[in-house]
Amino acid sequence: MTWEPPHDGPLPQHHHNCLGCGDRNPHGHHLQVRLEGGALHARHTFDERHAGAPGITHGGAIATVLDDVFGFAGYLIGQPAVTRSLSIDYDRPVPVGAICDITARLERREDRKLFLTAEGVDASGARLFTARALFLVVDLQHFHGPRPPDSSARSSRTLL
Ligand SMILES: CCCCCCCC/C=C\CCCCCCCC(=O)SCCNC(=O)CCNC(=O)[C@H](O)C(C)(C)COP(=O)(O)OP(=O)(O)OC[C@H]1O[C@@H](n2cnc3c(N)ncnc32)[C@H](O)[C@@H]1OP(=O)(O)O
Repeated sequence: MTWEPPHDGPLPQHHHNCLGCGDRNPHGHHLQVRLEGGALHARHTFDERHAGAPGITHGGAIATVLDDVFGFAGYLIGQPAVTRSLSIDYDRPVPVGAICDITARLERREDRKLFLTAEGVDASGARLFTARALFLVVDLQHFHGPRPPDSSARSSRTLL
């Protein structure tokens, strides 16, 4: 079966409980990621739960969101891929409550290796952070490791 790259528009969440994009994770970011012209886009507003210093978004929360947006690269190639390496430059503080537009791109693929870049800007277009990631394509068996006894965290309607 050949993989048809998706058209521009919203992409499916990874799974319902995903910390980045799952719609049923009460602690999640509920990201909605779109494909636009070959790039992955997410508009996100961090809130008080994501603060580090007062009023400023925690760098770890930003890393979570970036990791998850990068994780949508799987939809570009029709194969799941996981983070091997993630590197972030934090250019400016990200205020809690401010709109943040994130764009990620698959720069190149070498066999299993996906080299990705991303940028986050504020509503005025000022750069907030940039990131690079190496994702590695895995087969579905990768996700069939040990599971908690409560399998309700898994969905019967998504890939994983
Ligand atoms: C049918 C349609 C399908 C569409 C589906 C799309 C959606 C699917 C839904 C959902 C899935 C995605 C969900 C994303 C969620 C957000 C992202 C996350 O949170 S992911 C979780 C965090 N990450 C992990 O848990 C990984 C933990 N690590 C591992 O499991 C392994 O380390 C793994 C699999 C990543 C790699 O292990 P190895 O043993 O296979 O590979 P090695 O040997 O380490 O490296 C392979 C190659 O990469 C190079 N490499 C490694 N590190 C490098 C680096 N830092 N820089 C450059 N190259 C590096 C190596 O030198 C090697 O290269 P050489 O093949 O020899 O050419």
